[in-house]
Amino acid sequence: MRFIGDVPEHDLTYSDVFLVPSRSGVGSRMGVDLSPDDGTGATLPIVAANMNSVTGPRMAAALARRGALAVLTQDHALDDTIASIDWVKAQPIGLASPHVAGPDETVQLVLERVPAIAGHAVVVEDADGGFLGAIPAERLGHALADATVGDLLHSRLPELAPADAVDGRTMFAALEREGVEVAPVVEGGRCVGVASRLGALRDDLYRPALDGQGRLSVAVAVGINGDPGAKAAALVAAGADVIVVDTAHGHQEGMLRALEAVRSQVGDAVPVAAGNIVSSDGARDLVAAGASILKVGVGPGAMCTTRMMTAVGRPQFSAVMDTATTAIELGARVWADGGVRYPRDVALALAAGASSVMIGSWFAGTIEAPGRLQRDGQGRLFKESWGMASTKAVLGRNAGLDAYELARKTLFAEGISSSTILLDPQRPSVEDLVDMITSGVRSSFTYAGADSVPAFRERARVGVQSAAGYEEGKALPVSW
Ligand SMILES: NC(=O)C1=CN([C@@H]2O[C@H](COP(=O)(O)OP(=O)(O)OC[C@H]3O[C@@H](n4cnc5c(N)ncnc54)[C@H](OP(=O)(O)O)[C@@H]3O)[C@@H](O)[C@H]2O)C=CC1
Ligand SMILES: Nc1nc2c(ncn2[C@@H]2O[C@H](COP(=O)(O)O)[C@@H](O)[C@H]2O)c(=O)[nH]1
Ligand SMILES: [K+]
Repeated sequence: MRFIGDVPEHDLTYSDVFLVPSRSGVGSRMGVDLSPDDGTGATLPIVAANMNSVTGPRMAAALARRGALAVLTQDHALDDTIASIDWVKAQPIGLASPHVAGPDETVQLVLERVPAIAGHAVVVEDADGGFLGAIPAERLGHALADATVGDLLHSRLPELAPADAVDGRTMFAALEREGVEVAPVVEGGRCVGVASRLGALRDDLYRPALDGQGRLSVAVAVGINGDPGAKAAALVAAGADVIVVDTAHGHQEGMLRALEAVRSQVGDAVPVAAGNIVSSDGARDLVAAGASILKVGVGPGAMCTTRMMTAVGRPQFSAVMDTATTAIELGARVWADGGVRYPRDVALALAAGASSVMIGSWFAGTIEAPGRLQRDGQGRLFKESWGMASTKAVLGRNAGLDAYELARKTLFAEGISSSTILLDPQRPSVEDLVDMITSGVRSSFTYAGADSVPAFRERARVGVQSAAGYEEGKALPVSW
């Protein structure tokens, strides 16, 4: 990456900068390979953040199916996290994970998980996992709230066989033949996944992130306290594909000790990410202690109050640029963590040198995020989000402490405890957001004449703009 003018003397964030097109030999946006060069095996440069409101097993499976990663949080008990890894590893690759409901569940309850939007389905199973039928999600929108989903099975979706879903084109043709957008795939009396027309197109467009056994990949976070080495070893044994050692102040000696412990336990079996840091000194120390990926960003996160509470942090574009330069010299890579609100921010993070970009709050408002779907005063669907250093998260994480210690911990909260993230009715699924992000970023690459993440990092030309320049780039929803 280079600046088109003088290198600015002050630090910059995403809205301060823009990309200038340059001569390109990349003739099609489909000729771009978005795989990050971070050793994770992902094929998209997107990682869902280890936040309780963002990543659970369903988010992890949905993203890995398209080639991105998600990081399960450090806040759950080891057994629960291992159960989540097992769930991800058992999920289908070319089909969506079913939204399962019991026949006696009410429509109202199911609507907390699945919105009444076309392109999705509810699969009804008995207590033993036997398939009873499936209904299109939009059917929930005109059923009584206290009706049971079992009652709705009289107008059920047709079923497909595994042979109908061997590849995207076959699946699309089968759905067209049946005249539906979405259908369950059933084998031996059990639903093995859900086929959809959009899913069929995506199966041909994306390459899944898979482990050595051909199962979906998943990353898992550990904190720096307790016994992070033993925890990481147990998680890797359970199938975790990347370990993320995560704490607010990543450039502290507790982190260096934790990283050394993790590396001594897991060896080179998996990439180890660590953070958060924002300086090249931090990058050097964490790589020396065993990190192969650095998680970069202090304060840009949407749920984060660190900058206002402490003045600590650094504008994110410069933080990524500085740490990535050092990391790459040392053979490590950077994930740009936080502050991403538009596809342009992902492109700019990659231009600054990141291999992948971590997204939290934006993904909290999707079907796959763990929270309950709720409606606000205007009837809009939303999910709740909160910061991992908020009072809410601190209380949850430290529930075992005595009341005095707990009260003391909450004095140091550095995050928002409750925020509402709207579900975009046009893009309710994280896969819809991935489509939007990757189409923007593929286009950024061709404007720069780059067909890969390393080539884009090399070729990107960046200018600095005023607030008016940034404003000019926005679309106008109404006339002036
Ligand atoms: N990217 C960002 O800007 C930030 C992210 N977060 C996220 O919040 C989650 C919780 O992280 P964290 O609060 O580190 O919790 P952890 O449970 O990981 O504990 C952090 C440890 O570091 C010690 N510590 C020393 N200085 C600090 C400091 N300035 N801030 C926080 N801890 C410090 C704490 O001790 P003691 O409590 O006694 O001080 C504690 O032992 C993580 O997911 C983290 O990524 C949080 C803040 C900023
Ligand atoms: N200072 C805090 N930072 C937080 C908190 N919770 C999460 N985070 C960080 O934000 C990113 C995600 O950023 P987003 O803009 O995409 O939402 C996450 O990975 C953490 O690094 C918090 O409570 N305080
Ligand atoms: K912020």
